[in-house]
Amino acid sequence: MTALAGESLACHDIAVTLPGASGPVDILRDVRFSVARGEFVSILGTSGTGKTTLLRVLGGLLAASSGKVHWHGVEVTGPPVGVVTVFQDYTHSLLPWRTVRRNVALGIESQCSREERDERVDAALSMVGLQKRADEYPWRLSGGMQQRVQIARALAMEPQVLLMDEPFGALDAMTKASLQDQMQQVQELTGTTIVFVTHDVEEAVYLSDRVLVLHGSPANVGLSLEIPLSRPRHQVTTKEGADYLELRHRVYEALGHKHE
Ligand SMILES: Nc1ncnc2c1ncn2[C@@H]1O[C@H](COP(=O)(O)OP(=O)(O)OP(=O)(O)O)[C@@H](O)[C@H]1O
Repeated sequence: MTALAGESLACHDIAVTLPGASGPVDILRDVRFSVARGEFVSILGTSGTGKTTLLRVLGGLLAASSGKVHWHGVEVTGPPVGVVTVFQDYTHSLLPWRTVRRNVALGIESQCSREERDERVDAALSMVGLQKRADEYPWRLSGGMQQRVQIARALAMEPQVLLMDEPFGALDAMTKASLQDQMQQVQELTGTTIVFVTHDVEEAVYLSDRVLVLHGSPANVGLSLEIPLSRPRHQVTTKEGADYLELRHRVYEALGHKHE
C-alpha cells in the first residue's frame, strides 16, 4: 500500500484483544485514522479506554489482533527506525550511573561517530534547555529536568515521529506548562510528527493540531477535532480566547462531561 501524500502514520481498522482475568477482552476495535507529517495529534479518553495500548501498536511495540499500521506506506511489524516512544515514567528510564550527557547519547552510541554523537547530544540538550547540566547525574535533577533528559534522548535520535505517553502526567502545573511550551518550540524547529497521549483536556487542545477522543468498549475514535488555533500559542492569551474555550468544551462533551 502506498502512503497518501504527506501521510506519516496510518491505522487501518485496528483491533486489539488482550487476555483478561476471565478470558480475552476486546480493548480496541475499528480504529482508523492517519497522522500527517509534522502534525501534532493528541489522544484522549477516559482511564482504561486503550490509549497506551493504541500508542504501543503505533510504535510497533504490540501487534494488533487485526488491522494494520503503516509508516510511510510500509506495514509496521516492529519498532520502526525513526519512530521513538517517550514514556511517563522518567525515573525508571534514566540510568543513574550515567551522566545526563551519556543518558542522552544512549540511543545513538552505536550508530554514529563520536563527533556526530557529541553534536547531536549538545543540540538535543540545548533544545530542552539543559546544556548546563550535561555533566551531572540525573538523580541530582528535579522531576521536570529528568523528563527533559528523557525527551532530549529521544530528540538526539532525530526521530521523524515521537510517540509520547502522558509525558508530563507526573509533573506540577508550572513545570508542565513550561515543558508544553518547550515541546511547541522543538516541534516548530524540527518539524517532528508527534502523537501525544494525555488525560489533560487543556493540554491536548493547547498543544495539538488535532485531538482524537477514544470512546466505547471496545474503544474506537469517537471524535476527531481539528484545532485551528494560531501558533505560536500562549499559555494565558490562547487559553482566554473564545475559540479555545469552544474547542475545549467540545472535547469535554466527547468525553461524556455534559453541561446541564
Ligand atoms: N498487557 C496487558 N494484558 C492484559 N490487559 C491489558 C494489558 N495492558 C493493558 N490492558 C488492559 O487494556 C485496557 C486498556 O489499557 P490502557 O493502558 O491502554 O488504557 P489507557 O486508556 O491508557 O488507561 P489510563 O488512562 O488509565 O492510562 C485496560 O482495561 C487494561 O487493563
